[in-house]
Amino acid sequence: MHEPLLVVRNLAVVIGGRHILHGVDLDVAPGGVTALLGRNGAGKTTTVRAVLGLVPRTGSVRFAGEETVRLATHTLVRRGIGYAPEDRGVFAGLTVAENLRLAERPGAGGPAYPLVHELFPELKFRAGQLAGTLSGGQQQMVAIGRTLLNGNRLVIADEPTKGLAPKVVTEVARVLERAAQAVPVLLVEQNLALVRRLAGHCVVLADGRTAHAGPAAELLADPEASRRLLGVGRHRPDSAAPAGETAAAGEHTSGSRGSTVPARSPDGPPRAVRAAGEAAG
Ligand SMILES: Nc1ncnc2c1ncn2[C@@H]1O[C@H](COP(=O)(O)OP(=O)(O)OP(=O)(O)O)[C@@H](O)[C@H]1O
Repeated sequence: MHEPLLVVRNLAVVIGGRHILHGVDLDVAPGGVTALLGRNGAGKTTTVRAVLGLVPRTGSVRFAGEETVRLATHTLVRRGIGYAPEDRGVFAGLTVAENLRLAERPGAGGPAYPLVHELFPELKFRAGQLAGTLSGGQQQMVAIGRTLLNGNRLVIADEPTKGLAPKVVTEVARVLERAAQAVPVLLVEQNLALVRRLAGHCVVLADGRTAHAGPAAELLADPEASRRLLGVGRHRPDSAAPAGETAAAGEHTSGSRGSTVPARSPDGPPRAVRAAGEAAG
């Protein structure tokens, strides 16, 4: 791999006295898709939120050669990181066009609407539609489209296919594939068929630590390692199958195997901070 775009070392997060991350190391390649994998509760979303400064963190986060671990989220975002959060962070009461307009940042050479509309023609047709009336896949397009508006140098997408029907997963996969040709993507994903199709490298977390890093194809071709690290019961080497088809067969990372990390507190903050989703667009 060339010099990584994002280099995370010994990232630790403590929330309410609970150690959520204990030392995550993560390199994001300067091109294509890097996948962040792990069972439920392994710490993937917390890692992404820590990189973005949305939770208190220690360690080192170097982005494009600059140490950013002490930077506020808005400053970091202006350095060129787009974020599509797990809950999509779309404003239901605003139109598609208004959602996109909110994400515009001045001084980035103007918003890249031609790119966004080329990748997602539907967002152009549906410009006047309230985002709350869009399907899950269409809302995901708004979330990803927003990250591509401002010439960002890195896009972080947190489980963009979660809860989507297999056909829509295939659509989102195509979109991510094309987006990754324009900008490097850090993809949090449990759909391993999608990972096999899109990702060059992967990093696997377990219990708040990095458990593995290397070429995604290598890990997914190793049934024993896939089972141990991802809890995949069986391995289907049908890499040529469209992501949606294999996704329909249920090739997903399994749940946690009794993590020592305590469960999220019911009164904890919401997973995605809406304002940050907006700011990070
Ligand atoms: N604000 C919080 N307060 C307390 N515990 C939290 C908080 N956020 C996350 N956790 C806990 O930290 C652990 C890691 O959560 P995280 O959401 O990062 O995992 P994940 O790998 O993204 O999981 P999933 O795949 O299920 O989305 C979990 O045990 C979770 O309950």
